[in-house]
Amino acid sequence: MLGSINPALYSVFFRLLLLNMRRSAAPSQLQGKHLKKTKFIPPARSNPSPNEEITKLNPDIKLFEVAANDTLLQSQTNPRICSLNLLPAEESGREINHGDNYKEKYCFEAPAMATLELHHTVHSSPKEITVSKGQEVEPENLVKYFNVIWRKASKKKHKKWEGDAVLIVKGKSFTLKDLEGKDIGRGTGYKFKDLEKIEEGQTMMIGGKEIEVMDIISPDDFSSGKCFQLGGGSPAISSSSQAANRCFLNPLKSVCKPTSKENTQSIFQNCKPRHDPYLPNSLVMLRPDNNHQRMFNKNCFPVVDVVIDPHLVYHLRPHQKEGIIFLYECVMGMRVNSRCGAILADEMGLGKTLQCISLIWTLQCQGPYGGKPVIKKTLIVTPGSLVNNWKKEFQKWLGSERIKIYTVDQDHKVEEFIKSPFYSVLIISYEMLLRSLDQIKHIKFDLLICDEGHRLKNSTIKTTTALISLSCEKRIILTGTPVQNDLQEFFALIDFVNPGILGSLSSYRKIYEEPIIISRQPSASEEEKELGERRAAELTCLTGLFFLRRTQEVINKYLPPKIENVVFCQPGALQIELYRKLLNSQAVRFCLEGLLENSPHLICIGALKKLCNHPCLLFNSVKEKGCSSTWDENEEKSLYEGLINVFPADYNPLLFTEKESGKLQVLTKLLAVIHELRPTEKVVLVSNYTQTLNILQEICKRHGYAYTRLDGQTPISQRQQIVDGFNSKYSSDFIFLLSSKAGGVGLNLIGGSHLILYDIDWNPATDIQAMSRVWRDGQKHPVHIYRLLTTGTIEEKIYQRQISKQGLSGAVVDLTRTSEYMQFSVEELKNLFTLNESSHCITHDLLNCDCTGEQDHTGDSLEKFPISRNCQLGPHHQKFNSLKPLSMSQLKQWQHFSGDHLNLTDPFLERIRENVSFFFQNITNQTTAP
Ligand SMILES: Nc1ncnc2c1ncn2[C@@H]1O[C@H](COP(=O)(O)OP(=O)(O)OP(=O)(O)O)[C@@H](O)[C@H]1O
Ligand SMILES: [Mg+2]
Repeated sequence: MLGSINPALYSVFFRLLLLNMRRSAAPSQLQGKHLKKTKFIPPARSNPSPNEEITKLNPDIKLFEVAANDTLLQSQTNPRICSLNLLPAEESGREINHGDNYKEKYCFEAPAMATLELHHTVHSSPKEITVSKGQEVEPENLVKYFNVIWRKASKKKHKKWEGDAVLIVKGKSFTLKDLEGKDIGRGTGYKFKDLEKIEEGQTMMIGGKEIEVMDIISPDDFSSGKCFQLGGGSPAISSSSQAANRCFLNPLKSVCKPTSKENTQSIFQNCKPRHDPYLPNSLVMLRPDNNHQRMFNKNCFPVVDVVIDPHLVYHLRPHQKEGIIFLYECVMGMRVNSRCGAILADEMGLGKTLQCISLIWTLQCQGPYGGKPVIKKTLIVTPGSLVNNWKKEFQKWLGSERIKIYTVDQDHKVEEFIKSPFYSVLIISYEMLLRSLDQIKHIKFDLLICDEGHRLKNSTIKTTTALISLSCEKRIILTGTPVQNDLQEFFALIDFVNPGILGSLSSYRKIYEEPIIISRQPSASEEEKELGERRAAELTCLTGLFFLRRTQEVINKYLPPKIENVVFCQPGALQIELYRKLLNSQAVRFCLEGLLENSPHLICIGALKKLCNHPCLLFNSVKEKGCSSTWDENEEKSLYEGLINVFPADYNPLLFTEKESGKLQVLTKLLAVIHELRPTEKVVLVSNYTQTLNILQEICKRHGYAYTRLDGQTPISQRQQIVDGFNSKYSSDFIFLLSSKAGGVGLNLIGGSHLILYDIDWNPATDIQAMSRVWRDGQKHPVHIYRLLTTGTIEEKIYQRQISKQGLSGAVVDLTRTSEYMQFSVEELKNLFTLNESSHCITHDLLNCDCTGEQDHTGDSLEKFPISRNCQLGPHHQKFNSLKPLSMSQLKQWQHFSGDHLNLTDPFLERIRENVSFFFQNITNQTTAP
């Protein structure tokens, strides 16, 4: 198997292995289960013989020591190369299918090793370093970096190494940094000649510490920060040592002796792969390399091919095959040594569920060592509304006989799962998990999957600490929401799946976050920019081994056309009058003077948003507050003052009319035209507010539309039933009323082919999540999406914020962020609290487009407007965000026209134009749509 590896590489591997072993000499590194297993081998020169002298520095030299870090350093082994993963040579010349594009994407070839110029000379005796007399010419630009291990100077017989460090030698000075990037020693005035000669293996006293030089760090590895990553994050490296070869076996042909006679029989029986790896379409997992076998095949079981069930492979899309290979390698610890975590961050609708189901089914029945299954029990934690969706997906892909699933709800307690030997998969909501944590902790789960796992971005919240407390090592986070936008949150997710891989939070901040953020400041120097870019690239490279994100484009070809519309609705007369009154209130005036204590601006914003949805909602608030004892709350009092007089004297909110709200008028017309032109198609109607959903529900009743509804009040046990009912072709429901906050994530609502977003959220991610519910695998009809905005009002401004640079920067793309966390300058508030009555569309005005909206028009070419993106990991991840919020420049590329445009070809838009001042439209996968 190793015969195909280049001999030069072979020797580098060997050295690397030795080096990694020697690194383990620092006892501080031996934290964590996996590392405890590593055999302790003292460093080559760590204990000099009594007659060997350690090089000492001249005491006359003035040294200054930075506070020595006495605490143990992070446990880490050396990743050093983060893109190395060698495939074993194929057996018997027969091609095994590792998935489309597999080699191209996942196999990193030898050149990855090129940067690893190891200086491996080991000296037999320490060298004497003499002191500079101050006459030397110091070549300023000569800087050298070394990996060292260090300990405090001591006369004790049995001294312990404290940990790894990085020694930086520049001319006549040195700095010693611990692996958190902190200075632990510094000195100057040395003899240049001596510092220049520091070599691997050398032991010396420096800055009050004894160090042993392990190897030289290339400037590249230093600037990228690689040299600080001793997080056990080393890629799974094929080793050529004898020890490693000991257990390597030809798959299907055992040469090792199994432990007992009985065992022999059963192991040999299992020695055949469960499915034929040589069939043309079979999907075969990577065989473990020698290093893996050495670590995980202690009993020397024969190696057996792990082959995905052909029944599943038949259905898998190419990206899903690759995803399964990726997940398999991650959880098997084949990608990063001793780390079994993964983040699958595919965009929404790419079938993350199916990929996980395939993985679970495979690992539960098969394994590479003697065919022994890798896992017995799996825990899936998911938002409440998706618990039954998971169960349903298991049934969809595997039927109900192959695998037994247990879902926890009010009536089905965890105890039953514990008692029954039948179930292998437990599905539970995050809320239930917290309630049942004590029982769950006592179950041995081999695989943990956290669906919609972006919620674990904060390591201090209860859910995260609860999950961290589970001992399961194989952890997968699934998320469709971008997670690289905030470097600290990114750390929390990475650290959850692969604990400690990026070191401690403080070292991560020093080594990655700070340089990256500094490099993005406009004032950053060239040097800072370069360092930040290198560190970002390194972080991407390191985490890229177990982080996978594919964009929606990979499934576009399986999906019908999508017609997206942004519809600017003219506000009604009552709305305009009330709007003006609100803007003239004392509360708004105070906000504009910057008096923002107690956040009165949030109350003002809330009132304006309600008004945009329907004046009756505002009426209810005014009345409610009027009767409540807290009415003396100044802000609200001053906001609503005199407002009641604007409503007709006999105003009854229960008898609200459609005319009173521009959006409601457009909505009712839209529903009517869909019902008329597409009688068999259905509509998903989304709002962020329960009260608004009540109004929309009333509209359904008034017009005789059959509807169903899912909001925060819907019991979890009923949610899937409601979804299934709507998706069924036999259902008579025309409308699905959905609260985006309650049920936006993860739901499949492919029964609907029209989706109307009745109101807008500050957070583009909420809206994107909602819009992704219908345009997904299984959708048969062209999908129409309508986003309704009230022209000239706060809704347009929120939309602009979503698509402007400001909305795109910072950590906005995050489902858990709400307006309470948002900062507004007085200048922004001024803009928010303005009603623009004269324009058809202020969003269009902002685009600087030269059209008048009288003809359909698309703006300048995209190249002129580079799309900016907020991913803090920079350009390396840019390509990963196709479902990112739209940007201004992209919007300009959409077809756009004013409501009085003469030749509207879209029959749906044609019918609502009377109440619409402006449209933007974009068609994806265009065939004959609309
Ligand atoms: N290969 C496939 N063939 C047909 N349908 C598929 C395939 N893969 C997935 N699907 C279907 O696509 C839909 C979306 O899949 P899934 O819910 O797993 O998406 P997701 O990636 O989890 O998205 P989200 O981030 O929104 O939760 C489901 O109805 C699923 O059954
Ligand atoms: Mg999902």
